[in-house]
Amino acid sequence: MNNRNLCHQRIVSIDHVSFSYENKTVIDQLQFDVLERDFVGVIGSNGAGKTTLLKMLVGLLKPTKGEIRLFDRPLSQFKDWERIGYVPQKNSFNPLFPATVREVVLSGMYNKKRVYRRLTKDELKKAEDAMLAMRIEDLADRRIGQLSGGQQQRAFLARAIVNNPELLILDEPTVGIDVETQIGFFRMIKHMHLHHHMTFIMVSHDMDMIQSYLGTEPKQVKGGIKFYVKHTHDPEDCRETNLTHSLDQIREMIVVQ
Ligand SMILES: Nc1ncnc2c1ncn2[C@@H]1O[C@H](COP(=O)(O)OP(=O)(O)OP(=O)(O)O)[C@@H](O)[C@H]1O
Repeated sequence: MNNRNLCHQRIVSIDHVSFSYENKTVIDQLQFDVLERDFVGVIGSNGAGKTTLLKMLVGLLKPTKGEIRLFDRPLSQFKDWERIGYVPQKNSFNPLFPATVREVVLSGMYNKKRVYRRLTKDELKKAEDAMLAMRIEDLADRRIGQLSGGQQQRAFLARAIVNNPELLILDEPTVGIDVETQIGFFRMIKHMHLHHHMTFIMVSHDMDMIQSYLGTEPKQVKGGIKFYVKHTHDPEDCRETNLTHSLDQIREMIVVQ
């Protein structure tokens, strides 16, 4: 089968999108496409609208104007949320939330349609696999609020990858994490990008990391937001890789202190 065309599928299409909170326009006529296997680094000053943009991409906010398409469907008709993993900004998480790590990871299985359905054996296994990949299997029964910042971050990442998503959307994933853990984290997501063929959209304030992986020239600048992009894959090699087949490799990328 010739998969060549699959390599360059447009998986996010942002078409003249604007967003205003009441009368304050935060995003104005943004036009941007994300191709399969892009790594998009989103950089900008505080208040530039980065989180607002990600919230629109995952359907939490509706554009005031323009259209967003996910996997070639208008967002309003998009249902395949398991194809997308989202890790929101850490400070949006309430540390008193009484869930265990396993429950947090399992919650990634519930989709918007069927919130309280029973999970299958296969789904429970996927959650265990995601925890293994993130090296948090020993923390499975601990309350999420009792974990360190780096451990919480890995739990939320496990939640985001539990469905083996094609697109991972990360909002400042390394805020409040020590430098060594940050380095391990970036090594891991680069590995997922390069070897698991995932597409990433990541908001970060870490200019060094963004520029060292994505280059020093933004592909696009819009308002206060800069988009750095690395479209990395070999056009000859468009195989899909099942994340769960090589979890151990991801696991190896994580250094646990
Ligand atoms: N719910 C809201 N109601 C009104 N204004 C808001 C709301 N959420 C965000 N804003 C404003 O919209 C602007 C963009 O906010 P947003 O959180 O998207 O910025 P950001 O680029 O992610 O910033 P940061 O780097 O600080 O996370 C800011 O000026 C913010 O104050």
